[in-house]
Amino acid sequence: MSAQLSPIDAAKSIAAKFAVQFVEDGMRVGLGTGSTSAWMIRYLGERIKDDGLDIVCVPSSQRTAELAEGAGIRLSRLDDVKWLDVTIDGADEYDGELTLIKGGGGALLQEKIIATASDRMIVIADHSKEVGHLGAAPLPIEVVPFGLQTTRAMVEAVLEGMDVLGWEAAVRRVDGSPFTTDAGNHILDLHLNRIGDPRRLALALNQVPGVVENGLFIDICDVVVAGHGDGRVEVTDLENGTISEALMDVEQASNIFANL
Ligand SMILES: O=C[C@H](O)[C@H](O)[C@H](O)COP(=O)(O)O
Repeated sequence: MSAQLSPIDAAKSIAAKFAVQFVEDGMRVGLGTGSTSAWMIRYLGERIKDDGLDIVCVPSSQRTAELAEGAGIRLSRLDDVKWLDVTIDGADEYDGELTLIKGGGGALLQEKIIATASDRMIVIADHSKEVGHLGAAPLPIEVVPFGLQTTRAMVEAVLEGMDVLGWEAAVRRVDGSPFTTDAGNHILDLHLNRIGDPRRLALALNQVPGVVENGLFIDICDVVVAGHGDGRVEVTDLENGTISEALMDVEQASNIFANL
């Protein structure tokens, strides 16, 4: 008997499996970070091994680089490939315009760079990440270590003038110490509850000295592949203006899980 995936993990797995079908020979591919991206990396590795798929990939984090190397994926640096055909990545939330909150895993800076330097960004997620209004999930922002608490106070002052329902900026900590990103910075998690105007907020946050980047991805994502625990995937494609549905094999995802 195969090990059972939870419905959420099955949803992530089938979204990832569906999305790797978009990757073609010769492509330069950006690899996201997080648990859904980890599935995508496994499936890309399979396509390379089984179908001889010939691609070069740019990882968005050290963690992703290690996973990709383990999956037999050829890696390069963004400055060497210069531009990417597609980036596939997860998200913490997405709305109807495919505006995203990202950075739950702390990789938002490199993720935003590679997604922006791509012809196409495809988000893979379990369907629970879809929201009417962004902001139930904390919005991460990356800040430099110098003057961390002063930057935090300046960010909270900016939040007071914004269309949000919460104003707390909390330093993300691991074992009591500030979490450090791959770029050597820290993360502030903004607890906003509801973001009325993501565009205005993103611009205002990036004006604060010490803020390197925010986790709002606006006009960057082109396609969302959302998985459901029962095997359905919903594909929202902004370029074509279409929403389509497909059925994937959840049992197969569970078998892969059992063999990990
Ligand atoms: O920094 C991390 C990323 O933005 C992730 O893509 C995001 O947090 C979603 O992660 P997961 O796929 O684990 O839900």
